[in-house]
Amino acid sequence: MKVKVGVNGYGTIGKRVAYAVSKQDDMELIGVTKTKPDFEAYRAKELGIPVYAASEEFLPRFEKVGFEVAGTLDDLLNEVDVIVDATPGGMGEKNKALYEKAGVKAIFQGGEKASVAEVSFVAQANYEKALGKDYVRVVSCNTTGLTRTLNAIKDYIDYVYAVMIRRAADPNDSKRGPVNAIKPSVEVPSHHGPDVQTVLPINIETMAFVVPTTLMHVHSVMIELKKPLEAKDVVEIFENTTRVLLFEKEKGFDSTAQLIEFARDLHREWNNLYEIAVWKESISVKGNRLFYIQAVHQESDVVPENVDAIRAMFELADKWESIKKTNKSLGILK
Ligand SMILES: NC(=O)C1=CN([C@@H]2O[C@H](COP(=O)(O)OP(=O)(O)OC[C@H]3O[C@@H](n4cnc5c(N)ncnc54)[C@H](OP(=O)(O)O)[C@@H]3O)[C@@H](O)[C@H]2O)C=CC1
Ligand SMILES: O=C(OP(=O)(O)O)[C@H](O)COP(=O)(O)O
Repeated sequence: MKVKVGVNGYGTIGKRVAYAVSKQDDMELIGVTKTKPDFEAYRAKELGIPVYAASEEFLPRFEKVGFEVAGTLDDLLNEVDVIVDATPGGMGEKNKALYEKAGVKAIFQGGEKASVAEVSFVAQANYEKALGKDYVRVVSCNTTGLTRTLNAIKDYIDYVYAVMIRRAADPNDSKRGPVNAIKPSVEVPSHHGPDVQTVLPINIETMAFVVPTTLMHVHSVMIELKKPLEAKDVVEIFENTTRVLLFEKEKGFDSTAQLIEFARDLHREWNNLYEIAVWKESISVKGNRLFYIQAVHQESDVVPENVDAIRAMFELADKWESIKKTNKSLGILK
């Protein structure tokens, strides 16, 4: 059985999830929605992806330029087993009533509140919790990044303090752009700490700042340990953790710029770096405190999570079978 998948919201995350779904042999991409017939809609059509209007109210935009849509979101919902909602943050909650009415399962993204779904999800941390569920939320890109590395060392954690240095906007976003400022989230903790706790029951406090860059987020992670751990042990644990890669400054990885260049050199689609990038030299232990620095490619780290969430919701595979399958299909290095 192939699970029939629709994507509502074909933007930064939606187009990458649609691509990833099309690479799975146990899933079929039925279509995506657009609110307008812009270049992304034409490109989807060129790729053979049926394009649906995000609602009836948007149909005149398509009719005006003679862009033939396959129907509206309601029609797409009639065709699919699951809808991946990748609309702007907060919109998924409003859309949920439509999904419930159509009787389709739904995956929401990190811009939604945890309460929108039955479970908040990061595959390697809590795949089993999503088995058979109807509504799952893939947590935000930063939360996914934190959870991947913290889950690997969770047995050693007493308390985590992490500072998120967030990119101001995605590269394609000409409305928000990089701001000429450093913008703190004055709410402490930032949403990331409580969000990690929706997946992983650990003590964690987070603070966040937006800075003028579009490439990636960077996290400065400080952990009070409850039992001894050496830096070399952490290196070994991360080396054996899926979707986490170690990068060395000594090899020229000075900044997020070289990490993105690495993804370009791999000829990754959209230079996606699905893996969380930890600077190896930053992993240090001082007494009972562990420090490390990691970078998160905000446009892509949640993409494999959406694929695994679908498998869990339809009980198509167990945790490691799904993670391995998704990794292989997307060229994830380990
Ligand atoms: N970008 C990021 O770094 C990350 C984002 N997320 C989360 O993913 C979600 C989507 O974010 P992102 O992809 O960045 O957002 P984008 O703005 O890039 O894409 C959202 C898409 O939703 C579509 N849309 C707008 N209005 C409607 C509507 N009324 N009905 C249906 N679709 C609509 C737009 O389509 P159209 O182009 O047709 O107008 C747009 O392409 C959010 O919850 C966000 O928090 C999670 C991790 C990282
Ligand atoms: O999920 C993200 O960030 P977050 O983990 O800081 O909420 C994405 O980078 C989206 O962030 P945005 O809400 O600034 O577009």
